[in-house]
Amino acid sequence: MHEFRRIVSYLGPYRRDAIMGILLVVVESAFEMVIPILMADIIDVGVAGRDLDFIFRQGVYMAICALLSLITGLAYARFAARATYGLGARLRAAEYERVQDYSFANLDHFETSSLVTRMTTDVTVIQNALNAGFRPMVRGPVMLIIGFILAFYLNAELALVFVVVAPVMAISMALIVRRVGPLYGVLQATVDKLNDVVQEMLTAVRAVKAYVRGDYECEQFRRVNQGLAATSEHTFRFAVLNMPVLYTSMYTATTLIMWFGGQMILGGALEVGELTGFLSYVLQILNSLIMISNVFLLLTRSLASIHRICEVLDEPIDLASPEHALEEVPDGSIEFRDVSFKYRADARECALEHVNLSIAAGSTVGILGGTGSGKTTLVQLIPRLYDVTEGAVLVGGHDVRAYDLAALRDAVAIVLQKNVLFSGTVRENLMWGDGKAAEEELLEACRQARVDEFLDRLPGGIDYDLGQGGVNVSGGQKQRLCIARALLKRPKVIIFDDSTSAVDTATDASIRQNLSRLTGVTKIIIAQRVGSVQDADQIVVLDDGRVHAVGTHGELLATDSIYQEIYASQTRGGDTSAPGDYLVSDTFLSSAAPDDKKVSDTKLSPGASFDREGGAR
Ligand SMILES: Nc1ncnc2c1ncn2[C@@H]1O[C@H](COP(=O)(O)OP(=O)(O)OP(=O)(O)O)[C@@H](O)[C@H]1O
Repeated sequence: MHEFRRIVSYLGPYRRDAIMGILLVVVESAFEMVIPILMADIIDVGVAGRDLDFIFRQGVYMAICALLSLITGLAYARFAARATYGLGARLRAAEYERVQDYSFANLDHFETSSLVTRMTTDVTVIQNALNAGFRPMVRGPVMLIIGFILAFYLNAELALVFVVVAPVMAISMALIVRRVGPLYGVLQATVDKLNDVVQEMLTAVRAVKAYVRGDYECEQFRRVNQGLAATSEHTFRFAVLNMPVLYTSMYTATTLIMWFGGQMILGGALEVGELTGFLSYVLQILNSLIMISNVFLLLTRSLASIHRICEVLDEPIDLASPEHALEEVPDGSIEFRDVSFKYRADARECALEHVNLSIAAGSTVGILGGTGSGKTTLVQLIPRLYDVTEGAVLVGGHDVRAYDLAALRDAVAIVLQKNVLFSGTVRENLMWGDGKAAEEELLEACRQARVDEFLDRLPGGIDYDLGQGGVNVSGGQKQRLCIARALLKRPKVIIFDDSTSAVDTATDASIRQNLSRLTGVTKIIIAQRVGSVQDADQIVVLDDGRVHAVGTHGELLATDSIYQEIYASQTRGGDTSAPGDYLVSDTFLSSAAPDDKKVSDTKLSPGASFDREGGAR
């Protein structure tokens, strides 16, 4: 109930429409309920007394009541539609805005497909429930109360029939709702599963085709689809029981009233018109009970959706700007002070342990390490995508938690491992970096990230439509566009998380050469290829969440076993791109070159690779 009230609180400006809708249904029902009384009078007074004037007058009153009931009914429909669709729109917007405030840790709590379902299907379920249930929700109780009052007013003795029938009916209905309620929860979860499968398949449809997994996916779908059909059948088998219960009660009540009413007419205690009017109320009261039971079933179904939406809205945001936050990052210096980090408080292992690092403003730092060694985790702490579990990360001499989040993230640009472009043109995507960038600035960023190499080949150039998620460009082109976008932010720190992995080695080197000209910007490069980082001022080797070694290319080649193994594996065996790396890097690298030669002569295991468990192997 608390969650229901919470959802209703999102009506906002549509509250007025909802109230108007309720009032109009009350008025509509009241007009409708007066008609049987007028009818009873026509029969008992007008027809019995052959009073044509009276019949005509009552007829006009009946027509007015019917007309007013129709008009209020129509007006209600307009207000109710505005209120329910308005509420739906506001709920979607509230969820969407809330998700914008989520930290990466918050996002880890939800599947992307689940968030999509919660913003679409779940809102639609609530919207449909309210749309279909709004009128009966108000009309049912109103008609029930007025019906009872007028039935007692017409004939209190006959109305006693209700006193017997109504409780039997109410108890039966309560039992059905109690049984069906939890089943609706299960049904909603099954719908969710089906949505998840469909969404995942559609998102990854290219991979499904590439791996010829169509049959497997169809089987998956068939399984959840049949599960949904079975759950629906099970749920509705109980839900439809309300109809026999209601109709049995209705006909029992009608039969009893006809029987007792007939006896009373024969005994002269009741008029024919009174009985006709009374029977109308019987039908209206029983109809209102049908309405109320249906509304209960509808609302029970939407409770699961309400709960899921509240989960999104009430997810506590664990990252926020502090009060009196610093608005300016003075420079691009970075320091990790005894940093440990866990993705979840209850996780057994730390993703980073006791990391101490000092990076001077304007310097270039390479980060190497095996899969899962913590490279991405480390750099994500700099723009405060996650908060440290222990220790502190300092940027520009201040703890990142002291900055305004937007100011910090404007100063620290990160090109994520999973590059994402958005629907729209190249220009629109680039302007994410700087919404006010002039044409020349956009083109300069394109030159630095070597987007210029393919930009002219795109139809329309900078105004080429990239399609959803950048499907119209290659992986390497996408990476270069993401780099250009980050450069446009003119950050003080720029982080490349393996962001040139799909770029050929010559272009990679050319991009690095361009970046090396950016003065005053701290550059952090996570890479798999030694060639991508060997010109860095310092290289950090990570192993299993710990800093294994820090030094220049030359120092590490001389002293660090893991670095030697990676280097050897890439120059001798596995990585065919290595010769290109060294050719290009020799042209603009300084101190590393002599060491390169020295070490490439040393005997290191060919094809050595690097993994999380054992470092180099
Ligand atoms: N969102 C997450 N939730 C929980 N654990 C995570 C999450 N992201 C990463 N991890 C775990 O943290 C550890 C470090 O991961 P991280 O992505 O930092 O490694 P990495 O060195 O960047 O690997 P790669 O080279 O494959 O990108 C891994 O064990 C990984 O499984």
